[in-house]
Amino acid sequence: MAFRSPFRISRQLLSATGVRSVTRSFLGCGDRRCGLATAVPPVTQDVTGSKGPTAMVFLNMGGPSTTGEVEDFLSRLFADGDLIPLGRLQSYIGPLIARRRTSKIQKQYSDIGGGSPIRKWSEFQCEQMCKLLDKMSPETAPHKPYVAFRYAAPLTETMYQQLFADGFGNGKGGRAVAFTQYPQYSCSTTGSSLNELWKWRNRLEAKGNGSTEGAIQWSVIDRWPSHPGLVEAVAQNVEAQLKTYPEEQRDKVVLLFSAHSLPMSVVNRGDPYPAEVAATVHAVMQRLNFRNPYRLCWQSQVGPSAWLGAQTSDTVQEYVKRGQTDLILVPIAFTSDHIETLYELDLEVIHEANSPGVKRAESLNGNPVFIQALADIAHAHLQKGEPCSTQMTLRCQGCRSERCLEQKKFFAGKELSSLVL
Ligand SMILES: C=CC1=C(C)c2cc3[nH]c(cc4nc(cc5[nH]c(cc1n2)c(C)c5CCC(=O)O)C(CCC(=O)O)=C4C)c(C)c3C=C
Ligand code: FES
Ligand SMILES: [Fe+2]
Repeated sequence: MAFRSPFRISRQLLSATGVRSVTRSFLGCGDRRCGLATAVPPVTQDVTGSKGPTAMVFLNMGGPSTTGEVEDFLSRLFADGDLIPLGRLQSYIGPLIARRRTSKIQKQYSDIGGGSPIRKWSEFQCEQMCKLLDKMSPETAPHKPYVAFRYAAPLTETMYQQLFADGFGNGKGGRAVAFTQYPQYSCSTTGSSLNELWKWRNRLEAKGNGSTEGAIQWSVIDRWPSHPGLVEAVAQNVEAQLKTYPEEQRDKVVLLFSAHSLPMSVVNRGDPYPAEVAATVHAVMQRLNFRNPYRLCWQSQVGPSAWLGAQTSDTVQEYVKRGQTDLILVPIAFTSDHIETLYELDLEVIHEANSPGVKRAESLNGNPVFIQALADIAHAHLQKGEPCSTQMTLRCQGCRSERCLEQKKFFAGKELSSLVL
């Protein structure tokens, strides 16, 4: 089975909720939006009336660009209590697990060409999207591209310093949009990136007296699971792969949508990700007129605790065993290639199926339909002028994290209802 963990953490450790004593906002200012609601002058006043420049910041997990970066990447990943809660000992246990796992994961990156392509694709997608936005939304132009990764370069802190260097914040104000590149929201992914952004914003922009005058005005695109442009881009990739089968077989090909799994502890805490992934799948199938039978399955579980299934590798094996040898795997929760597609799906699942009818739809990568979709999503957000989606203001029913609470208060910029608290 793919990705069985060699490390041994107790179930208790893995399921520990951890992170209960995280500090509250460093600001201590009375204004919950900490300056977001105050009118701040833009970075440069434009005589044409543009409200720009606007910083467009892509948030994602990142990946090691070379095998030499794998240990640092894994250390940050296992140190993240929003992803893998290990309690008070997180900062000791995390790096230990990372070190033990490094050589196995290095080998996987070396088998896919020596590193993760996520930085290359993220920078390309963001630059292209900004070019489109400059034409679509001259009133907020120029749009400047930035990438902030959670576990690899460029890290959130680096991106923030770059914003300062480019004339945003530091007393000069300016507008920045945090645009998650996870189409479906999970507190372990987008939530973690927002917590990190909130942390650095407080560290770098809060003055000693609690004043945040001239700080960057942030808004968030926090999810876009069923945006028609995303749906269209995925559907076109499925159609392209379907065309490689003889016409008379085509409608019988089973579509297996595959998303990164979540520990059941996270699902049961109330994480929105499984429902949003299902929404994407349904929208893609609707666009494809439900011509093919399909299933959603889950990949890449790590460690000994219970994860959401059915697992992708088991699903492929079982169908092939039963004679269903025409299958298209469709990555549905990540917008570029990474080890989960290039290694786990291509080199493990498809290779082990040993059947020429088992194939994979392309990842979105530099697909122009997808990049137009990103621009459409960003344009709608800029026009709407809302700080984040209404959905982001609701915490998971099982959430006990002060960090989540404070982060949501900051980005939503309004009092949350007592139901949420
Ligand atoms: C939507 C995508 C992802 C979700 C949700 C997600 C949750 C999640 N992941 C882990 C643990 C690990 N993930 C690792 C790598 C990894 N994860 C995703 C995406 C999601 N993770 C990607 C794209 C990658 C690969 C990055 C790349 O190739 O560029 C790893 C590291 C690899 C390994 O050691 O196996 C771990 C660990 C948890 C615990 C979790 C939900 C709580
Ligand atoms: S864990 Fe989901 S809001 Fe905190
Ligand atoms: Fe993951």
